Amino acid sequence: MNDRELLLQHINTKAVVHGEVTLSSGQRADYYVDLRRVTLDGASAPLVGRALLDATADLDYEAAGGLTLGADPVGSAMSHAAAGRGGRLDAFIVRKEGKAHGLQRRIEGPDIAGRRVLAVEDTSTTGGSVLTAVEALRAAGAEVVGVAVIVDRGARDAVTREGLAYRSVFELSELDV
Ligand SMILES: O=P(O)(O)OC[C@H]1O[C@H](OP(=O)(O)OP(=O)(O)O)[C@H](O)[C@@H]1O
Ligand SMILES: O=C(O)c1cc(=O)[nH]c(=O)[nH]1
Repeated sequence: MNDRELLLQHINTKAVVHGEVTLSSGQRADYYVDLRRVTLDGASAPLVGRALLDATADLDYEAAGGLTLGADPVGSAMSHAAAGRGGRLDAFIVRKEGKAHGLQRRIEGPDIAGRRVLAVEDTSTTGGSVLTAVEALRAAGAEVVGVAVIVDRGARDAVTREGLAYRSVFELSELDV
């Protein structure tokens, strides 16, 4: 079984939760994909990193990250996976709001100004969260080459409308939801 096939098994057994939930956008749904149970799982996280590197192999970027919190372990997993393959990829975290003390940075990690970056998410439904990250990255002087998610829950049109490449490891239809 390859990384992608194995990751799908992990998502279906660990992350898919049935039951009524309110989503980030305020929409109601009768299932949830709690990918934190995968991205923070010691056996699954390496698969996440490698599967996302594979899904974005046609894109050229030097750093990956997104809006905290769901995106945080995704960027880190990709960075570790890249190192495991003998490469180099920085990670970053976009705060939901800038902070008023310390260095007052909205984007944490190595500087991304003037660099090619990939905005990532665990899952994207309306695209609102990842596009908030894209806006912050552009304001900080980064060149956003695209968006990548583990599971696409419907954000493809919203992201591509912004002129961004969009890659997802899985479509919702592939999951046991
Ligand atoms: O495409 P969207 O409609 O924006 O929905 C997807 C977002 O929802 C979840 O995060 P959540 O807002 O629950 O916040 P968290 O990462 O801080 O837990 C998920 O991690 C995405 O960031
Ligand atoms: O839209 C969301 O908020 C959302 C959906 C989902 O399946 N998983 C998640 O973490 N967030």
